Amino acid sequence: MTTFVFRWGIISTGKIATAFVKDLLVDPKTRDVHDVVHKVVAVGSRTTEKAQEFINTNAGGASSIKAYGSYREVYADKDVDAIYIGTPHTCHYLNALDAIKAGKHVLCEKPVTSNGHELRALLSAADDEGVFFMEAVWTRFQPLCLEVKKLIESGSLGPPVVLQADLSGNFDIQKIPKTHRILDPALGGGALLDLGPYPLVWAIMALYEHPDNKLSAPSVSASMLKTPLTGVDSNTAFTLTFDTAELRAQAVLSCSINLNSVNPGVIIRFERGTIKIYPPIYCPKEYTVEYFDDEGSVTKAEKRVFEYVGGGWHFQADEVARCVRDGKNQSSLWNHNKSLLEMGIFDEVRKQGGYRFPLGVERVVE
Ligand SMILES: NC(=O)C1=CN([C@@H]2O[C@H](COP(=O)(O)OP(=O)(O)OC[C@H]3O[C@@H](n4cnc5c(N)ncnc54)[C@H](OP(=O)(O)O)[C@@H]3O)[C@@H](O)[C@H]2O)C=CC1
Ligand SMILES: O=C1OC[C@@H](O)[C@H](O)[C@H]1O
Repeated sequence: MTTFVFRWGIISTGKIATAFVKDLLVDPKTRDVHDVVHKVVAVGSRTTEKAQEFINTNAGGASSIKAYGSYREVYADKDVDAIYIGTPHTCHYLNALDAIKAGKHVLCEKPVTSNGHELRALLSAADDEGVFFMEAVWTRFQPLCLEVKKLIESGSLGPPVVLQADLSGNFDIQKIPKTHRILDPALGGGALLDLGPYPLVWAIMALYEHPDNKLSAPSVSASMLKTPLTGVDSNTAFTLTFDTAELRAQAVLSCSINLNSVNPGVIIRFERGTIKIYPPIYCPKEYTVEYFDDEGSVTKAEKRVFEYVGGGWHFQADEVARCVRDGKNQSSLWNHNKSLLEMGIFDEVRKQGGYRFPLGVERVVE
């Protein structure tokens, strides 16, 4: 088998860029992946020193990786195939646009943009340039998620009725600076944009993608509780109602930045059983499934545990490489329409919750 060598340029040097690069540098053969191999060839930061420090810390100072003191130099590097963007949410649009205009394929962290208008503009630019573009919804590519999807669609549990999912994280908001990305409205702070993608990805996988739903968009009902510290949402609850001829189901979703995660983090209730997924719901390793008899009593229960090499970000990286190798402009697992659905839902939740970003933060507004 020929191995496809895929060359990444990394934008930013924060927490998630570190985790992603660590996964890229794990030899794919140790994960039993033989068709693609990842190379990090450039790192861009707002200072060259930080870029070099990142390479020293995470890649043993490899001289094969160029350290740039700007993002633009990475976009311009002819040795780079794809750009990984790990900047705060509200930077994604401009970073991705610059990368796309330089003719690079893009994997951009979640949430892909600040709003749906920005995303539509990016997708149109990606289309014009003929490049691959994907939001880094890494959960959707993980083995547990793939197996749960098959289980749901096997029909053995009957139709889904209610999905409950929460992702919370205690960011110690009374103590961190108000300029921290989780608190700063100029960086898209708050629970919804940072944590909301995860409860939502489970709802999209289990309900939106359910064959009976025929890809119909749900209606949205939402409420936000904002912290007086900076006005961003500390707690958000949103319900999605799927009401079609063949699928009638609800997703009850929530996220908080001032609590630890609830356990189980995702519960999917069907007419004839229940699936429970245990935290962390962004890279879960364990789920249980219970099957009911006609009276609703549990007749069979199974626990499934997953193990893999690496942190779990490599699954999406492999997908990007394979899609580009195969000449695709998007992944079928997390395609452009699912990101559009996500951003449409988030826009609606913010509208109902009264959360407006400061003027100028959203780069495209209509
Ligand atoms: N998939 C996942 O598991 C996770 C995804 N994320 C997503 O990744 C993004 C970044 O999160 P995280 O890594 O935690 O954030 P960090 O604050 O740790 O890092 C963000 C990096 O972005 C760069 N940057 C560019 N402009 C700014 C700015 N105005 N303010 C601050 N930093 C800036 C900086 O790198 P430099 O100085 O080198 O340019 C900085 O180190 C978010 O969109 C978040 O939603 C976050 C955590 C986990
Ligand atoms: O994507 C994420 O997953 C883990 C969280 O801790 C982090 O804040 C978020 O950005």
